[in-house]
Amino acid sequence: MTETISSVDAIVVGEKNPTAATWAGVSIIVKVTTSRGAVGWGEAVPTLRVGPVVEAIKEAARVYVGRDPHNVEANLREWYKHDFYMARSFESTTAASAIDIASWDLIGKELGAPLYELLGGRSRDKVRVYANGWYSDAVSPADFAEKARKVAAMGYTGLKFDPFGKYFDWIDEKGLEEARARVKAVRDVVGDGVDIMIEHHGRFNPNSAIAIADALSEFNPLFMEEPVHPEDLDGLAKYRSRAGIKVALGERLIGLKDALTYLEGGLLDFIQPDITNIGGVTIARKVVALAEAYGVEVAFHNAFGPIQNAVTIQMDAAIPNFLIQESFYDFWPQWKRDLVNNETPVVNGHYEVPSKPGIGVSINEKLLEELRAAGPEYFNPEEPVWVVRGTWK
Ligand SMILES: O=C(O)C(=O)C[C@H](O)[C@H](O)CO
Ligand SMILES: [Mg+2]
Repeated sequence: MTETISSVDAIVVGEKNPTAATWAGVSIIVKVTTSRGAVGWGEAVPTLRVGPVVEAIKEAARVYVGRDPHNVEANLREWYKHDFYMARSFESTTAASAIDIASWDLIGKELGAPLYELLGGRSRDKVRVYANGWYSDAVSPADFAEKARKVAAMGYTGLKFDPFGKYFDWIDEKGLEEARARVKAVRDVVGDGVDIMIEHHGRFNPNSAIAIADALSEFNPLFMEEPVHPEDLDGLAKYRSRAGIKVALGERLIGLKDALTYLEGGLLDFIQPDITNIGGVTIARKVVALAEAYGVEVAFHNAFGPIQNAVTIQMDAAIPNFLIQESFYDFWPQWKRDLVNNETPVVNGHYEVPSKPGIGVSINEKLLEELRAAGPEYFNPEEPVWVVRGTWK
């Protein structure tokens, strides 16, 4: 009797105090159960869309339930066929991504193999990470420097941060000087042996992004992330022709064709797909191969919860064109680490690659139930949810 998916549950978990997290105060965990009673775990994107994503997971489940979880390619194609209104719906694609991740978890567990073994084996035993989420409430250069010093002392050899305060669309001389002072303060305190990455959150017009590149290039960032608005491909091409500094982007890509657009256009130096919205492991591995063909390194986006983090580490272990891995791990609220029994700690700036079957971690289901949260993510009209808390000043 063929094993089939019998249920897909979207479980929203989060803070009782929604402002406690520096970012992403809730997680959307997806539990896939099969006709054999086996369970696989996935995760979907929570930012700004908890309600619609939960509903999208229910819609996607209507395709997946009854199908064999092993057939990840056929199942994703079947979802694409039914999704109709293009697979460019973010909600629908993150829903399918989460179920896909859980399917790969199931396959790994059934075979007794960690995912990296299904993806080509170990290319590395440890995964170098960079810290994000470490600079909550930092405003002055001294604030950034003090926090950066502590993060470097923890062993991190890469720090990403957004030094742009409340600026959006354009930045003036005052804003450039404020950003420059913050970046200088971090560079001075961490020295040249630690990589710094500048997060723009895709919020500037090309002229401002170019002015920022001119102001910050002396500090030798490893990359400038999302320098211009994500729809502005022409503006990105203009930035690429004028800024002469490496670009990383990809967290908002949905589907393989999105990635191809940026790769064949030479619009980035490093690609940052997010497994929870690019199309799960099934599509992420194709994006990695495409990037490899273009000589582009991969630095997966990884900004939400512990299931996303775990499956990302499994892919990092296997891929040939790995650059560096984003991690909020030490700056999460404790419950996110506890959900996976703290099985993926950052040790001296690296993740050790877990070798447990599937996504490599076990889930604390009792805590999952205790953390069930209802309703939308915390919304602060004075500060966009996508910034690290307390920095929109
Ligand atoms: O992690 C990233 O690169 C993101 O852009 C996601 C978040 O918006 C951010 O960094 C946290 O503020
Ligand atoms: Mg980003």
